[in-house]
Amino acid sequence: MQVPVNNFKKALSSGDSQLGIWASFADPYATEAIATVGADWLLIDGEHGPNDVRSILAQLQAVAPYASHPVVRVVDANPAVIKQVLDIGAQTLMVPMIDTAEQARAVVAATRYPPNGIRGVGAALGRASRWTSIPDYADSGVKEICVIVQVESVKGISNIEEIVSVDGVDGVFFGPVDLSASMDLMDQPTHPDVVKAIEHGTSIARAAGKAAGVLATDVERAKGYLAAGVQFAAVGIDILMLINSGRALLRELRGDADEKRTSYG
Ligand SMILES: O=C(O)C(=O)C[C@H](O)[C@@H](O)CO
Repeated sequence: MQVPVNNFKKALSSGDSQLGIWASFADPYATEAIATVGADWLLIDGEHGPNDVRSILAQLQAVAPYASHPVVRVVDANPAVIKQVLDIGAQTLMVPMIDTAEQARAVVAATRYPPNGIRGVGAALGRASRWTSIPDYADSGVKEICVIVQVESVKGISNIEEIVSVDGVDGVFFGPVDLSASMDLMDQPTHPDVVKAIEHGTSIARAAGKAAGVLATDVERAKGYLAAGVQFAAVGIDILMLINSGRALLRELRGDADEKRTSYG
């Protein structure tokens, strides 16, 4: 058996755009439903979604038959968590809150076996190697791993050139919600200064030959970012799509007020 080709990584390295949907329910049934929508990728959110290794595993298994590529956002850069998530067969990782090249290098090292990194060797016991059915996993499997670091602070933006030049970082994903907070613009992820910082980061990433991604749930904002060189955009969050359409329905039928709510880009 051969390691599955990481079509998301392939698309990013060939410059193709990839649209994604955020899966926040931490539930395989909901995430499988999202996988049928036709997005190029979906995000299994282990940072803000109530996920653990088992729930991430169940979602990876649920979406395996579909073309939508699962990106797993881990809770943080802890190498022990990265090891577990890789061992259950995640191929693309998104790691939040990366502010420096040193942190980015540590993330890459956690995804590589010695002597190139520090990942513990145990995939034979895991889904990653399909329990040894992929005999050369240590070599071919690692080649299919895609490392996305999240830059979402003023510090991260100021270090963007060094971060994107780290070998093994395939792409950078800008988090407008956290970045707006870091810029003292809480709840204003589409503020012009936030957009400007993300477009600046995008041009630096692309110039370094790395992919740039962003969360943009407003359609016009998403189009703006794609026109500015963003390659992979998350354009919808499942839980927000559900509650927003529920609220819109009640507004229409009952005339409920359209209250101002937190925006998520
Ligand atoms: O800062 C951001 O934007 C993100 O990282 C995405 C958020 O975490 C997402 O969960 C929406 O709030």
